[in-house]
Amino acid sequence: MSIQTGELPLGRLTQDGLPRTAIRAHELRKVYGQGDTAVAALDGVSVDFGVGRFTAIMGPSGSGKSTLMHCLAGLDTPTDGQVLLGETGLTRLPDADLTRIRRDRIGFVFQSFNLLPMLTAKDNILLPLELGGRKPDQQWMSTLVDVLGLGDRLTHRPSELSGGQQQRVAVARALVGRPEVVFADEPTGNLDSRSGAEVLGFLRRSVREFGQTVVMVTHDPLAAAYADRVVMLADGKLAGELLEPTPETVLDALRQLGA
Ligand SMILES: Nc1ncnc2c1ncn2[C@@H]1O[C@H](COP(=O)(O)OP(=O)(O)OP(=O)(O)O)[C@@H](O)[C@H]1O
Repeated sequence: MSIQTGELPLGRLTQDGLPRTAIRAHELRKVYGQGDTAVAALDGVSVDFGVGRFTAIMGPSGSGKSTLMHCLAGLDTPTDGQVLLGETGLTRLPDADLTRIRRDRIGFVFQSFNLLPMLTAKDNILLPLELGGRKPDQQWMSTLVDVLGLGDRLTHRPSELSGGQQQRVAVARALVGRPEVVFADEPTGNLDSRSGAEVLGFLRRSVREFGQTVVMVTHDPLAAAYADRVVMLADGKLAGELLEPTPETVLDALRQLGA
């Protein structure tokens, strides 16, 4: 069954029929430390993430996945290079502007849910909009609540919800403002396989049916196989990509990188 949501937030193609880019990294470098102890966590990474696409970032431990995601999301500042969110360059913006962009134009789903314990599920979902002084689109909110099966949980606090339910609240919070990009950082890392599959299935559905752009960091080939594309990192550099990945092709690619 497909859900009627009106217009997609952004078309996938430009007027010229080219794929649109939601967010782009250009020659990103991030060096931690100095002198002999300096580590290049990112060593010249250029990569585009298309509008309405679900991309997974994978690679061996220490390959730079979290650093790349943090730089893309304006949570960390690269040493060199640029990040463009739509037309907006993030790398030289003052902190206050970055905070606003993270709140209004980016959604986040974290491994540890990051819900506020004193707020109900509903208030957690609406918090980013409230902080930004924006009114929720009631129809979109009820679609999300329906699809995520949260209808009878909205008045509960996080401590009264299972891990899977908490993560579904976090997904609703990330999507309710129709952000340009949702970043998911190991979103199934704290979930059992059934709840994890539900969350991944919903992220994929948000891309296919609602035109959402999702970028997810994961270690799990099963999780990565929900994406349209897998971008591989090794030693802070791009090390290839897979389109229409399956758990087997992802596992093979990781083995070739020595993960
Ligand atoms: N704050 C920091 N200070 C110093 N070095 C850091 C810091 N953060 C990351 N690094 C180093 O940068 C490199 C990339 O780290 P990053 O966390 O981005 O990798 P990752 O692929 O996400 O790893 P994992 O899969 O283990 O989470 C590693 O060598 C790491 O030790």
